[in-house]
Amino acid sequence: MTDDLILETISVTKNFFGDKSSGVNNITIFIPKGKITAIVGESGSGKTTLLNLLYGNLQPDHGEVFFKEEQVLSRDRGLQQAHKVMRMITQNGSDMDQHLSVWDSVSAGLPDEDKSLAIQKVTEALHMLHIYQLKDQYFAKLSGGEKQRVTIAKALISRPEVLLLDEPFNQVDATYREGLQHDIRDIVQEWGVTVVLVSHDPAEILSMADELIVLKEGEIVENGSPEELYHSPKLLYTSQILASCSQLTFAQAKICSIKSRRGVVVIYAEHIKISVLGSKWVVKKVLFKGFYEELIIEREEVTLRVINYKRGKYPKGSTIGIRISKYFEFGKWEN
Ligand SMILES: Nc1ncnc2c1ncn2[C@@H]1O[C@H](COP(=O)(O)OP(=O)(O)OP(=O)(O)O)[C@@H](O)[C@H]1O
Repeated sequence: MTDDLILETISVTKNFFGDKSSGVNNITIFIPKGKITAIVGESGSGKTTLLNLLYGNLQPDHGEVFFKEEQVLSRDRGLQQAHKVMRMITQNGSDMDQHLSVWDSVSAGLPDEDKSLAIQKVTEALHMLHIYQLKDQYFAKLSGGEKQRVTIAKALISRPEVLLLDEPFNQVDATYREGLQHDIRDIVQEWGVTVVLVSHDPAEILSMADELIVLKEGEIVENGSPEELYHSPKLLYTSQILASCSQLTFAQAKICSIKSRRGVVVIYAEHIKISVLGSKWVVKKVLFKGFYEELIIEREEVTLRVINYKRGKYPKGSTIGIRISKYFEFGKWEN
C-alpha cells in the first residue's frame, strides 16, 4: 500500500446465509488518505455491508481488509489495533446515552487521561462542530441535527484516522444538513481525517466526495471522481444515481429529435434549455426548488425535467420550446 492510501480491501466477499445475491462480492478498493470517499448505489447494493467490512464489524467469507497493511479483523486473533483507530457513525447515533449532557457525552469518547487535556480536547471538538453553546443540554433534548453533531464530536475526540459514516445526515433537517457537510469537509482538511461516506443524496455525494465507488448488486460497477462520473458516466445506473435526469427509449428520443444508435438516452435537466422556438411541450408540473424551478414537461409520450431560473414565467399548462445541448446514450443491457 502506498503512503497516500489508508484502507484497502482485496477481493472481499461477504454473503449472508450463503445467498450470493446478498452482501458484496469480490470487492477490491483503495481508500485514499485524508480524502472523502463516497460509496453509492441503489438500496440493497451492499453499501452498509462494505462499510461494516472496512470497520471489522463483519468477517469476510473470502478476501482481506487492511488498514495501512495491517489486517483489521484477523480470523484467529479477532479485531486488531487498526479497528481502534476508526470510528463508525450510523444514521441515528443510537449508541448515545440520552441522559448525558452534551459535554459528558463527548468526553465519554476519551480514554482516561489528564483532566486539563481532556477539557481542552472536548472544548476543541465542541467548537469544531459548533455545539459549544449546547454543552450543558441533555442529549435527549437536542434536535436530530444537533444530536448528529454531538455523535460526530464524540467520534472525533479520540482523533481517529478514519471516520466511517453511514447515511449520517438522514435525520438532519435539510436546512442544517449543508452546514454539517461543510463542517465535515473542514475537519477532513484541518485534521487530516479520512472519511468513507455512504449516501443516497446526489447533491451531498457530489459536493462532499473526492472519490466515488458505485455499487450494484454487491459489485463495483464504476469508480472515479464525482466530476468524471457525473459528466461522463459509463453506465445508465450511475447517471440515474447522480443526476436529476430523464430516461428515454429509442422511440421517445426520436420525438426529441435525437437519433439514438443505442438503446437508452439520458438527458440531464440542466442540458435542456428553454427556447422561444417551437412551443410543443406542455408544462405539466412546476416544482419549486428555491432560487429555480424544475419543470416537468410533456409531449406525446415523452416526459422531461427542465431547470427554469425565470421563476413563475412558465406556469402549469403553458407551452414551451426546448433545445437539448447534451445527452448520453447507453445500451439497454447496462440497466
Ligand atoms: N445481516 C444480514 N442478514 C441477511 N441479509 C443481509 C444482512 N445484511 C445485509 N443483507 C442483505 O445484503 C444486501 C446488501 O445489504 P446492505 O444493507 O449492505 O445494502 P445497502 O446498499 O446498504 O442498502 P440500503 O441503501 O437500503 O441501506 C441486501 O440484499 C440485504 O438484504
